[in-house]
Amino acid sequence: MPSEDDHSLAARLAAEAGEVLLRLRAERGFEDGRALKDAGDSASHEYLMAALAEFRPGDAVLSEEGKDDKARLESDRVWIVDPLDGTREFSEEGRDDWAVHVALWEGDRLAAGAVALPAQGVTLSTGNPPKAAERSTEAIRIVVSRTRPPQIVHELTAKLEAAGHRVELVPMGSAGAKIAAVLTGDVDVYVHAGGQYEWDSAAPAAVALAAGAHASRIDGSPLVYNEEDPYLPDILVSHPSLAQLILSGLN
Ligand SMILES: Nc1ncnc2c1ncn2[C@@H]1O[C@H](COP(=O)(O)O)[C@@H](OP(=O)(O)O)[C@H]1O
Ligand SMILES: [Mg+2]
Repeated sequence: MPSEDDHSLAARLAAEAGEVLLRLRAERGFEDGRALKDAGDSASHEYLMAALAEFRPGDAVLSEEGKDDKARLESDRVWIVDPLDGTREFSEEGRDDWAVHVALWEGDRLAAGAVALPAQGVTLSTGNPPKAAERSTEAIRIVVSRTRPPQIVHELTAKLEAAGHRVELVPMGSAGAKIAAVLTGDVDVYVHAGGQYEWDSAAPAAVALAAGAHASRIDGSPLVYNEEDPYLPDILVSHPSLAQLILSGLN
């Protein structure tokens, strides 16, 4: 048995990769955004790959920044990592909506995961998931991509408003930062469609499920990872009390 369990390892590696990214931002500044993004993606990826090789040498890894080794399809334990989610926001001075994602898919389930939000000084993890926040009965706050809000959200908003609900759309970068905002109660719902990959959602979905939130595809079916094609284009994460309402609005 390894001395550090998978939950603790996920949280530690996400937080440590986050430190690498914070240092890089401080050292390089924001003048050359493209170079900062590339440096961030690769420094965090290298850090996580070395750490997983050291601490979980027998496990497979799927990383946004790595070559997709299909040997993962034969492995019972696959770490799914996004070394820098919200790369665009990472390169913009003052923004804190970017994240490091570390998840473990074991057999047929998300067994552990952590989302570090380095610029917010927070790491959420399955080892210590946040408690479901109380919801006020006011507006339904739906967090969406800053740059690619899906059309389906506008249709959902129209349906909810027609049913008498007040809806606020909150633009934010990074799937991890958006799902964290649902879990901390800053917003109520995250809906995305039209394109995403397994690494964008595995770690935040792991934490969301451990926290008792709703996390699924937008048709309500379960999120499944370690597929041959890691394209996983849509996701719904919501406060558990709103899941049925939102799913019926989406379908
Ligand atoms: N239509 C799309 N196709 C592919 N990836 C998408 C996408 N929309 C969002 N994503 C990815 O999902 C993450 C969150 O996006 P957003 O901030 O727009 O909500 C980003 O990850 P990366 O920053 O790791 O590339 C982004 O690239
Ligand atoms: Mg990403």
